[in-house]
Amino acid sequence: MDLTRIQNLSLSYMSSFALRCAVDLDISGRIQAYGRPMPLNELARSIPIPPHKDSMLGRLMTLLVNQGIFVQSEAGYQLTPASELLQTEGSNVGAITRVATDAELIKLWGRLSEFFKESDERSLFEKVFDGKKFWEFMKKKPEYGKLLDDAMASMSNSFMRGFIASYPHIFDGLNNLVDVGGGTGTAVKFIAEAFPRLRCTVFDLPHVVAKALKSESFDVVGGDMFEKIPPADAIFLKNVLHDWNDEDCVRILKRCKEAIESNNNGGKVIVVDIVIGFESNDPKAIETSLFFDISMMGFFGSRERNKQEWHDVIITAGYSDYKICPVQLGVYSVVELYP
Ligand SMILES: C[S@@+](CC[C@H](N)C(=O)[O-])C[C@H]1O[C@@H](n2cnc3c(N)ncnc32)[C@H](O)[C@@H]1O
Ligand SMILES: C/C=C/c1ccc(O)c(OC)c1
Repeated sequence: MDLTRIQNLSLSYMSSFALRCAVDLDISGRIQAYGRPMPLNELARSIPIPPHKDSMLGRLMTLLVNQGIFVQSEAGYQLTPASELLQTEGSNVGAITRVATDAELIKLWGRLSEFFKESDERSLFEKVFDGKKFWEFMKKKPEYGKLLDDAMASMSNSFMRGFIASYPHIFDGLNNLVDVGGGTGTAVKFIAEAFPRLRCTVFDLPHVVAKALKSESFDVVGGDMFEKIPPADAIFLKNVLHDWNDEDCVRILKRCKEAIESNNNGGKVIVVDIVIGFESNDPKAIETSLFFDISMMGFFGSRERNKQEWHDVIITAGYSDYKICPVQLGVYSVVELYP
């Protein structure tokens, strides 16, 4: 029924905040630690919550079961693959939920209609946060910076295993790689460990790399990708270009081209980002891409790009050719750019 559809969409944030509550109460950790189906009263005592709220917790669990986060049998609650991911060692995917439902950051979305009517060029983020751009805000407020870095690191953690398994030959013939906008080094750590002959560097803003993982297996360089990128055979750009409008993307891609050309070893740029229309056949993938597209619009005034939009920025930046690789990983495509 149409009314049900409107009611459902109007209340969809209940899904987000129920998940947020499960993350904060570490419900999947408690079920995992219990080691067998966990009854409600055991779950309630392990948190612990006052007994008069047990039935309320039961109702929260009913919603999460309906959403496929847990399963419920006569004997109690168990994990599903989604809540197992929340529990995978080191993956910390709850960080994604935390940043996405953050009380301060969600202020943006209540002001979207106001934003549409304004004639200036500011992003929704700048409008809501006193003219501060997203990356300035993250620099000035380290607690938010950490929230974001953790969320990005957790996505890399879940993504990189599949990437390396799907593309074991992607770095063949290359001697060194720079992960531009590589955050705290999660992706580069996977690459360096899987390809020990490849000399890897994580490159990001100085205050971000200051928090990078310390490792023997890769180098750390702070700087500004709009100024100069360290020379390399391969440049890796994961979840970076969607943060920037077309003009800025072209600038970044030109700096990348200079960085590989100065090395003169037939290098390439490897972009990992959404290509709208190329998502894997996960039934939620297209909707997830569209959620990210609106997120990028609000945070940065940028976008997720379709095939034609990628073509345009790549060719405008002066690349001679590119290819969208055959395997999609969730919403992400791998695109190779050749100078
Ligand atoms: C969305 S995060 C992606 C992080 C990482 N590539 C990943 O996939 O997890 C974008 C990164 O770009 C970095 N960044 C923003 N402006 C930058 C600049 N001017 N130069 C270098 N890095 C920058 C941010 O600090 C952030 O770590
Ligand atoms: C709440 C999500 C924030 C976010 C910010 C910048 C990004 O590039 C991004 O990529 C997945 C996510």
